[in-house]
Formats: sequence, C-alpha cells, structure tokens
Amino acid sequence: MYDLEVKIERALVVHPRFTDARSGDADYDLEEAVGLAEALGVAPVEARIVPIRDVKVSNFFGSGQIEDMAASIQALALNVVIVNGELTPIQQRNLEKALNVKVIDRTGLILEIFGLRAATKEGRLQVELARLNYERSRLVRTWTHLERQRGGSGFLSGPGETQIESDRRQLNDKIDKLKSQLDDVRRTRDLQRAKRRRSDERIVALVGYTNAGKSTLFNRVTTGGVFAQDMLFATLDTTHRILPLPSGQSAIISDTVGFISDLPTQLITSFRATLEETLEADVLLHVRDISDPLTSRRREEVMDVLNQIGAGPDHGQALIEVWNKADLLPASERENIESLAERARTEASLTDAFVVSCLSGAGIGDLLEGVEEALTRSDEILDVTITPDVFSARAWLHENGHVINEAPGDAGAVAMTVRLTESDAGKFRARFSELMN
Ligand SMILES: Nc1nc2c(ncn2[C@@H]2O[C@H](COP(=O)(O)OP(=O)(O)OP(=O)(O)O)[C@@H](O)[C@H]2O)c(=O)[nH]1
Ligand SMILES: [Mg+2]
Repeated sequence: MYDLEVKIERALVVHPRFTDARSGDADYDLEEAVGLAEALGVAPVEARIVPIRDVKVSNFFGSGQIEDMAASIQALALNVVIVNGELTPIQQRNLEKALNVKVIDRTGLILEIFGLRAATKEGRLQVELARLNYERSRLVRTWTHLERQRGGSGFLSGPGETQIESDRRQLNDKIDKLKSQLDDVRRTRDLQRAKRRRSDERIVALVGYTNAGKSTLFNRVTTGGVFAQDMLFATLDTTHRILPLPSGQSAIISDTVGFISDLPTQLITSFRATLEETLEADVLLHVRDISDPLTSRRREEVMDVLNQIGAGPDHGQALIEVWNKADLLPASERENIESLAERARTEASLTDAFVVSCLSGAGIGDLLEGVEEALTRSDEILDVTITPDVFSARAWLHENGHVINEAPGDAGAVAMTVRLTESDAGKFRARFSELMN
C-alpha cells in the first residue's frame, strides 16, 4: 500500500520588530512573512511580532521570548520557526537547539521559494547559484540540507538535488561550474534577444511588486496559460508572448519575476540578468496593487530596483502605471483613484496611469489603447504615391507598416498613408528614395 499521509510543516512565523526602527508597518511585514510561508507550502499556524531592543549575539531573541516560542511550539505541535529577519549561522543553530525544531530566516525562506518556483533551466541555475553563495557566505549548510542529512521527509527539496559539500573548496568548484553553465544558457538567450530586437518588434515589459497581478494581466491580454496564483513569487522566469493591440498591430509582452523589499543580495545578483530583460522594453508597465495600504512604499521599492539596473523614466524609458485590483476598493475610493489617474494622464509631469481590474477585465481596453499610444508615439505617418515602376514599395509598406489608407491615383499610381516606426521610416526613405520628394 502507498503511504498517503503527507507531512505538513506547521510553522510559527516571527517578525522581529526593532524598537528603534520606523514603526507602524510591522503588521504588514508579518502578513507578508505569512504569505511567504504559504508560498512555500507551510501552514503558518501561529504568527507574532516580537519586539527587539538589541539583538542577542548568541540567540538573536531574549531568553523570555525564546521560552514563549517554545511554549507555543509545544502547545500547537509546531515543527518549524520562520524568523522574518537575518540570522547569523550561530544564532540559527542555537535557536534550533533551544527550540528543538528547524529554524529558517528570511533569506533562507526566499531561497527555498525561488527553488520551488524556478521553471526554466536558467531559473533553476540562478537559484542554485544563489543558494550556494548563501551557504558559502555562512559556511554552514542551509537547514534543508541539514534536514535531508538527518533523514528528513524530503520536504522543500532544493533545486539541483545534489549533495552540497560544506567544504568551501568544493563549493567554489561547484559555483564555478554553475556559472559557466549559466553563461551557456545566457548566450542562447542573448541570441534570442538579439533576434527579437532585429525583428523590430516592439516590446512591453511587466514589472511590479510580487503578487501585484502581473501574470494575471499577462494572461488577460495574451492567450493565457501562465501560472498566476495568490502566492508570492509565482513567476520566476521571463516569458514572452504576442500582445495584440487595439489597432490590429501587435507587440511582444514579457512577464517576469516580482520585486520584493529586502531581496537577499545573493538573489539580486543571480536574478540581475532576468531583471535586465526589462531594459530592452520600449514601454514598461508597472503593475501596482492599488488596494494594498502600502502601495506607495511598494512603488518606491520597485522604482529603486529599476533605477539600480538602469531602467525606467530616469533612463529615458517610457513607463505606464497600471493601478490594479480596483475591484477591491470601496466605490467612493475607486472614484477618487479614477480621477487621480485621469489627472496623471493629462499632466505631463506625472506618470501615465490606468485603473484596472485584471480579474474582471475592467479598464483593460483603455490601458491597451494607452500602451499602443506610447509604443507608437515616435512613429511616423508617411503619405506616399507609389508609381508603377516602384511597385515593390507597396508590398514593403504592407509588410513593415500599418496601412491607414490606400487609394488609386493617376496613371496606375497608388496613394498610401502608412504608419511606420521611426527606424522603418528611415529604411523606407533610404530604399525607395525616388518616391520621396
Ligand atoms: N481582486 C483582484 N485580485 C487580483 C487582480 N489581479 C490579480 N489578482 C490576484 O492577485 C494574485 C496575484 O496575482 P499574480 O498575477 O500571480 O501576481 P504577480 O504579480 O504575477 O506575482 P509574482 O509572479 O509572484 O510576482 C492572484 O491571486 C490573482 O488572482 C484584480 O484585479 N483583482
Ligand atoms: Mg507572476
């Protein structure tokens, strides 16, 4: 018989609130940590905020706090403690000893989630590299590997599944090997990227905080199929699809990894290449959960990351904000938000914004019109008369441009009004100079 009993990890989620730090957001941070735990498939049975005046070098928490945790663990039969902060390897080990359960910190948690979610070869390699760097920086095994060694259930098995040697030398060898594999994968992707650029396709990239609704929007405006779930970091790799635009033209749209505050540095480094895909976009769509009380803070965090990689308006890249999840707002507030967005679209100094609900589809039509407008802003409209001796120009325009009007003229000529990208207009002029007068 098969053993159908699935072992579910029952977690105590602890958010350390530093009493000197800016306060007021601890509830939200705790909620986010609970979301991260759920994303990992752990049941967050108990969650609490623990005030920290000064961090204890050996145990992080004070002894009374540890006793409280131990009592909850006992009473609720918990088997993992998630600390929404950074622990030193010593603190982690001492806490595990004191509480007699596994202890995982924020970096470890995010690494585990990324390990579960990575779907492409590049994603998996990136996560494994990040994990190895994390381990090397701590010179201890992450708890997953400890667990596996102790003969654990295999819960939360990491990417690669190889037995990772704690020996620094072997770790380094492995890191080098991974890096060169990653280079191979990236070379292939660079080729694809170059092909996309050469093809003159216009590119729209979705960016935004994790769980803002990027994949839901992506699925709604393309023809579906990408993993969208109420889980943090549902998407870890960049995916490209055709985006049909209202006028009948099309663009390419990419969905990518969500941003988060305090992303462990190892992960920023590993995912840099993925994030840099956003650099090639003609227009960025910044998807925001407008119903999130911390939406402004999230916005700043996303803009910071964009700035760090050299993307966004400060670097001359067009950006449109998508104020998503409007369905979650009370009617009065929604009206308010709508008028704010309208003002943003009319005032040149403000970033264009559209209020939508990716879930219901409300506002998506207007958004797409805005996207098309932004994409075609630098387009040129050419009025040309094609004479029979250069009739191939007609086919060329049909293939490369968007024909707005076409009418027969004198002596077998055809008068055409065509919309072309800046670069195509240049090509057309060079190639059919005899038609330009
Ligand atoms: N109520 C409501 N929920 C939405 C809306 N758009 C998306 N969601 C929900 O928000 C959750 C997250 O959506 P995703 O599309 O996976 O978010 P994401 O930005 O791709 O997240 P990551 O890939 O983790 O960065 C899902 O449960 C969606 O169903 C919306 O307009 N209204
Ligand atoms: Mg997603």
